[in-house]
Amino acid sequence: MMAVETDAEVENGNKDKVTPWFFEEMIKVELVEEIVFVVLAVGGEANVEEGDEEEKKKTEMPLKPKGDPNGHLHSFKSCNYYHFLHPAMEEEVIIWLQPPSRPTIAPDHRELASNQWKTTPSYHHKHVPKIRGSFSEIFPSYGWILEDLSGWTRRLDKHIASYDALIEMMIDEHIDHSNVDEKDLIDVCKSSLTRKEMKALMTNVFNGAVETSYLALVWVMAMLVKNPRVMHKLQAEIRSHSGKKSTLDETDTAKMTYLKNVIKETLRLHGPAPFLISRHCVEHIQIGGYDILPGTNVLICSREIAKDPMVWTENVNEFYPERFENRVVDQFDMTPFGGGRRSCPGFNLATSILEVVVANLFNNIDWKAPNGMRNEDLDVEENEEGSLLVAKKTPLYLVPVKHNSQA
Ligand code: HEM
Repeated sequence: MMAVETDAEVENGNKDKVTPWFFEEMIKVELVEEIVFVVLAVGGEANVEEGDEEEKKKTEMPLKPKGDPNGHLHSFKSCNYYHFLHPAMEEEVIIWLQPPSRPTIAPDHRELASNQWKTTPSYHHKHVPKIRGSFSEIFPSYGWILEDLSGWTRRLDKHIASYDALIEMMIDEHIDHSNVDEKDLIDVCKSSLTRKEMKALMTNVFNGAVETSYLALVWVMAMLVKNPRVMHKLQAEIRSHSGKKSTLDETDTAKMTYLKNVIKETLRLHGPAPFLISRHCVEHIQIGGYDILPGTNVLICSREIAKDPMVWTENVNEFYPERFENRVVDQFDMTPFGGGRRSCPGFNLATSILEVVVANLFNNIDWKAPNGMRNEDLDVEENEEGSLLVAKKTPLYLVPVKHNSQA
């Protein structure tokens, strides 16, 4: 393996030590993006062949650029990462995406992801601070012109302004909260953080918390109704612990092991974030025998890890919460909340909220599919469009029936 290069060395232009074809392409992309875009898009494979023989001997670079549609980031516009890349990942353990502004790979294997988190502490996010559109991703130097002309920047600014106004309003509402008994996150932070820091924190929490949590709840409910055996077993557990209580809290759910397994199984199959936030490689590392050079973005596919047949053995696609019984789940067996030092800080909060909400929703209510449909026929297809997060394709409509009442 080559000596490890630091990010600084690479950025300072000391590229002699690490300039196989891969890195050279990145430099070319910055200079003549449009031309290289075409070359990479139609003849990526040829670039591998044309690389410097000496450099090829030094590094193992099997990250084959693939033909359309595998790996063209500009095509993500109407398709989420997971559904776009899934077919390619069934064939390759590692795939190279092209032509983004920097080389990007997507390893899909548990071993690969865990190897990165365990052995490369300097492996971290180093992402573009400014939100960029797809044109900037493809043409880093000129993309902004197209984004301005197409109205993308104006629309983005408008959304950011209304988001900012919402957070400003929430902070303002907390200015005089001295008489409020129950303090929330803003109350707790306002004495120690500046307004700007509070806004940054709230933005982070909102971005990370809201959509992921509600998508997870929708998936749990949908999977339970579609699988009546699991739903009835769960309701039996919840009702055996609830006694006469009408509202359950964390002290009640702490004892509900099947409930915890139901939530884990839902996140394994339908974790709302099938790809983790991309990492930027700052050192030359090896993953699965492949050389990953500094400057490479790495997208880890959490969903593929959670369905790895080597780990989950048979029936990986079946909704079967019992698979978690008597099993110690290694932190890299499934990663719906990411991993390493940038994993989801809301993990504990999210799981406790899900447990309490699901326990209450299924304690007092029996849920049915609508319009006389059999529960088993409920559609649980994923939406393949639109976002990094994966929602249910169709809205979830269910009929609530009060427990013990006549349907
Ligand atoms: C079921 C609910 C949730 C799921 C599935 C989820 C999943 C994730 C994932 C996969 C990541 C990326 C981790 C990585 O790349 O290693 C992440 C990041 C993050 N999550 Fe969550 N999350 C959930 C709920 C929450 C909640 C409730 C909060 C806050 C209260 C939160 C706050 C964040 C923040 C701030 C980050 C960014 C961390 C960083 O960049 O260092 N999340 N989440």
